[in-house]
Amino acid sequence: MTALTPQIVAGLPGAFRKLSPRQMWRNPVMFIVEVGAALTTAVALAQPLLGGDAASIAFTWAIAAWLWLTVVFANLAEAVAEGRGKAQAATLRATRTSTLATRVVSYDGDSDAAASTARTERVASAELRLGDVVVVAAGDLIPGDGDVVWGIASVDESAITGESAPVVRESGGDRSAVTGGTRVLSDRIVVRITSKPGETFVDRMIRLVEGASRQRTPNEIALNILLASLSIVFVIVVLTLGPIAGYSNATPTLAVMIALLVCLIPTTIGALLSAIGIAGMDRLVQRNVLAMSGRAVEAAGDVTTLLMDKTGTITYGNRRASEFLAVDGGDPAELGRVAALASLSDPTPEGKSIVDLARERGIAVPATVDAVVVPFSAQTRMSGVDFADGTMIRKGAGSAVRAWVEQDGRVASTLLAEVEEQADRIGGLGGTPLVVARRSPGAAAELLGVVYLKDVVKPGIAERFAEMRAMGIRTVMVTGDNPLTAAAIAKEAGVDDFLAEATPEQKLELIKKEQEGGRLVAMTGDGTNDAPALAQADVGVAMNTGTSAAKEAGNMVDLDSDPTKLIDIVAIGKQLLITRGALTTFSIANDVAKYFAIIPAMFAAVFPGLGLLNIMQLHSPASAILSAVVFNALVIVALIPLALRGVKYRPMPASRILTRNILVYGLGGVIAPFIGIKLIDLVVSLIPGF
Ligand SMILES: Nc1ncnc2c1ncn2[C@@H]1O[C@H](COP(=O)(O)OP(=O)(O)OP(=O)(O)O)[C@@H](O)[C@H]1O
Ligand SMILES: [K+]
Ligand SMILES: [Mg+2]
Repeated sequence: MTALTPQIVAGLPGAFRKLSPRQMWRNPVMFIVEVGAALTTAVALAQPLLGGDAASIAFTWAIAAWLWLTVVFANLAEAVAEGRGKAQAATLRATRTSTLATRVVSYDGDSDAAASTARTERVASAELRLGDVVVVAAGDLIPGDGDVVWGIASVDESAITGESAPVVRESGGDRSAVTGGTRVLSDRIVVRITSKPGETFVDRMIRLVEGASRQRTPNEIALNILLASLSIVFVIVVLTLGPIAGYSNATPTLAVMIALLVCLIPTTIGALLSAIGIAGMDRLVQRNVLAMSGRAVEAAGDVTTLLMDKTGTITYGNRRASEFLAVDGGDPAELGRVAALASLSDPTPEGKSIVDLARERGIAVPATVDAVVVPFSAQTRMSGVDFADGTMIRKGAGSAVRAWVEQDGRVASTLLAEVEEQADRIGGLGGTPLVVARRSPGAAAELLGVVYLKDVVKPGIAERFAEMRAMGIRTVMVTGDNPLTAAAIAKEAGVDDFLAEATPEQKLELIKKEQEGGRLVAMTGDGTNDAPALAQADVGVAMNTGTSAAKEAGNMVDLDSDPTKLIDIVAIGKQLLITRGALTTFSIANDVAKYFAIIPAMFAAVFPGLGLLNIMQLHSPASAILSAVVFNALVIVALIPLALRGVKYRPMPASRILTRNILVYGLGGVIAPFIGIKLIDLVVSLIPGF
């Protein structure tokens, strides 16, 4: 509570500003309270003119004051929740400072030479348009969001991620996206701008943490409608109480009827609902996750299946060539030379690492190759070059290259078996085998051997998957890699299931299949070919290191690019749903209890039979009513910390959480008013006139 005090003080002006009926209207329950407060104030003002006695005027003013406070407290909860993002927004704004960009006027090719001779001009970063190409050198701020189209650089992204260690951004692979406002530390890159001015990642982040772009989720809207309907029922109940009591010449005053109504409608949850949602988003931001929609946060709480990429998600993702394994008694150096030739124009990390390994081994590799490049694609799972003389080289997944050489029909089956054996051995170790083959005109297709690509499973990942299992979430690894490699990594990482040799279409199909029957699916990924799946998933978490396409397609971005963050995301989603459920239970239980607490006190004089129910022995009807209104208002303040912090979540089955919360918040909600109102009544009874 003490830590909250400055935030509450800071939120007060906002709480009063929110009193404007134009804003209150969005929250039907609190709007009813505000109308009630206004009516009671009018009555209090009119009473002296109508000859009311001093005691009843004081009573009406007291009710009016506490009704206004009830509304202010509700607004305060929202203002405090919103205020938490403001400081972060200010930090982010600082990164948006305008900088000069070096825009390329004419740029042809993607070579080093082209990049250094390109004609450029200096423009303000705000003038950059979608598709512009800029050169960013060491020490420069990156002027806008984009994809690296040439070069490699280390980048300081601490302005956005808060992480001080520089990260590597390079063209070609899945680590090509750069964010405006971050700084290049070394080298030089050419970047194609992918965002419109005013719609950059940082702009979106600012709107998000400020809560400006927050839209109410379907669940929230549904709950609001339910609460509004309940309130209308109580309006009718209270209106009918008047005539009933009227028979006995004890018609309650308007102030009493309004007080009763406010006590009975679900003001607690009505006041805190929006703050709970904002606080949930905020908790994600604190964990360096940006949720682009509140709906995604809620969905995270109900996720039953998690699909993950292998490379870059479960493993570190820089698959590097570590060995050239020639077959048929061939020379590993020749295999290395051919593999490197096929990789000279392959911008993927895998391709670059093959050239690096060949050079490391002292194999002569030319600087460029004069051939038609066949780029890698996730569909073909191969890449290579076609020379003018008809010679073709391919490297790629075993099944793909095998199909390619078999078009020729003259490959010895013993050789196929030998390659397969090597590939299986590598796969068994969790590595990725790349098979290298050549076809020359007039000669039989040759299988040269296998390149061993090594990748490392991120440490601690198995423990986190075990945690997910405890939460009831099934983990499935999807990879373009072969089944043996997939099985080895799946075992090491401890996932529940895996899909190997998956094309982007199959990833999408798998998600759709999992979603049948209303199951919610989360997916984490980083690559451009993950984009359709990220878009289809209910929760699509893109890694910040990934491509712009992936970040656009998902509905969350993890700034730390840590796929196991999904555990936190799910926990925060669950916590949001549990908190909302718990406070709704508490609110309604509370209102029911108030009914029994104050109705007998109010009508005991009129219907002596009700005296039996007057177990609380409240001081007087006036004191009972005022105490109930005061309690109703104070309960909101008392629960603000819980709404912001969230109900504690421990991984356990949903049914147990439900029973536990109904017990704690339902029973607690029933008991609290009896104690609270009694205590307040003791204080109120000391005031003369009550
Ligand atoms: N540069 C490349 N050239 C040729 N073949 C490649 C290249 N990179 C990968 N491959 C082959 O294509 C297969 C699929 O690779 P890809 O990177 O598309 O997998 P993915 O679908 O992204 O799966 P993952 O979940 O492992 O990231 C790899 O297993 C490998 O055999
Ligand atoms: K209430
Ligand atoms: Mg991939």
